[in-house]
Amino acid sequence: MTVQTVSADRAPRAEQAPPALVLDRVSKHYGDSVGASALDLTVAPGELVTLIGPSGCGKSTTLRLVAGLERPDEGTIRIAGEVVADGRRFQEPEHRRVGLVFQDHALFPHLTVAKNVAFGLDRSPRAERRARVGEVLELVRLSHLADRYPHELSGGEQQRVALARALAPRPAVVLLDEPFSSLDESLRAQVRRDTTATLRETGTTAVLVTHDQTEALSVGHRVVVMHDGVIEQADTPEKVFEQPSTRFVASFMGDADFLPARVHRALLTCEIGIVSTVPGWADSDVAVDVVLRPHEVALRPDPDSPARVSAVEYHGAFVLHHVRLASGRTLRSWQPHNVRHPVGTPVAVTVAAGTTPTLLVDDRAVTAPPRTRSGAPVGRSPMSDELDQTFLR
Ligand SMILES: Nc1ncnc2c1ncn2[C@@H]1O[C@H](COP(=O)(O)OP(=O)(O)OP(=O)(O)O)[C@@H](O)[C@H]1O
Repeated sequence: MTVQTVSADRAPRAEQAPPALVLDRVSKHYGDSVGASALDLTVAPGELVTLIGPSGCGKSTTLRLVAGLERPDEGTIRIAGEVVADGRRFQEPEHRRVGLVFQDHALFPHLTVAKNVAFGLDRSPRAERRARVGEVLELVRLSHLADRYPHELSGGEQQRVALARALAPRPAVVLLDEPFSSLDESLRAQVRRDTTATLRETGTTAVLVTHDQTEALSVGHRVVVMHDGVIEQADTPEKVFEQPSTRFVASFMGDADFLPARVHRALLTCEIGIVSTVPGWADSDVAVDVVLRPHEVALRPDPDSPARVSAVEYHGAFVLHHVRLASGRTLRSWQPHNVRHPVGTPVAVTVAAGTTPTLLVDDRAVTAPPRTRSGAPVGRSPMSDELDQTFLR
């Protein structure tokens, strides 16, 4: 199996061409429900963006706005440099250079594979149409099934036909709405790899909606995390996971625990002791919450520790340990599959060397010490006094 990783460095660059897609302060409300609120997003040509968030956060609304299936209340949408929706203009979906791939594939049951793929090409001359159908079917490795009907195909093959149909008219952007969720687990990974490989190979710009955090992180050049109709963070997968911009992103994208902590003279301290140094915070004294992910938390049995293992979950390659601290708060820690500390074991809890944890003030990540207008440190909380008594006397 080839594992494909993508980093920001490898995201495509196309300085000359206009962005493939621009959302500029785009909003859509349905009565009291917020579908999208002042969305700002620019997608570069060839970029693959994943859109993720909890149910009802506005992912489908965003795709529908781009496709022209909804009209924005406010804001401007541009596709390949052309305004397709603003306060005055509204281009109908069939005139937008957008390809759509849905969860249920939405193939025409009475048309063969080749005719399904040709569907969006009806304005091209016949010979050209036939050549293009052949080309995209080859791209998705389905040339040998051109004369079959959708019901004669597997789920994965149907998904590839849907992708070929979306790509055939050379759209500026392909929108994929949970394209793999109807496939069973074993097929999903393969179809996902094939689809992203095809999108990359053809330099196609794509926005892919998913519910799956791992999928969002592993296939996108960029991940857009939505919550309540707003974009909470749009960043490389590494940044979204390692430097979440809000408490919501930290907890939604992977497992995260939060402990009240304090940065005092550049030392980050919390209930488990000194976590790390915080360069640049030498003259601050600030109450924060520290975000700790289970892979950053180290454990070792220690009969003198007040912390106890409270639950153990076997996940195969790794074992998740839940640890109850003296305060009653819980941290989780991934351990290798051969390490299992039974429930009740007293354990010393530390943070793995090299960890640079995210610090939150008022649920937003901070990288510099917050200050009042007069320059005084801010954010002291009752927890700071508790920590003073415990660690900093
Ligand atoms: N046609 C509609 N009429 C009224 N409210 C709507 C309509 N479409 C969406 N909404 C509301 O807008 C909000 C965003 O919905 P949307 O379908 O975009 O979310 P989503 O993130 O795609 O959710 P899911 O992951 O469950 O598909 C929700 O509160 C939803 O109830």
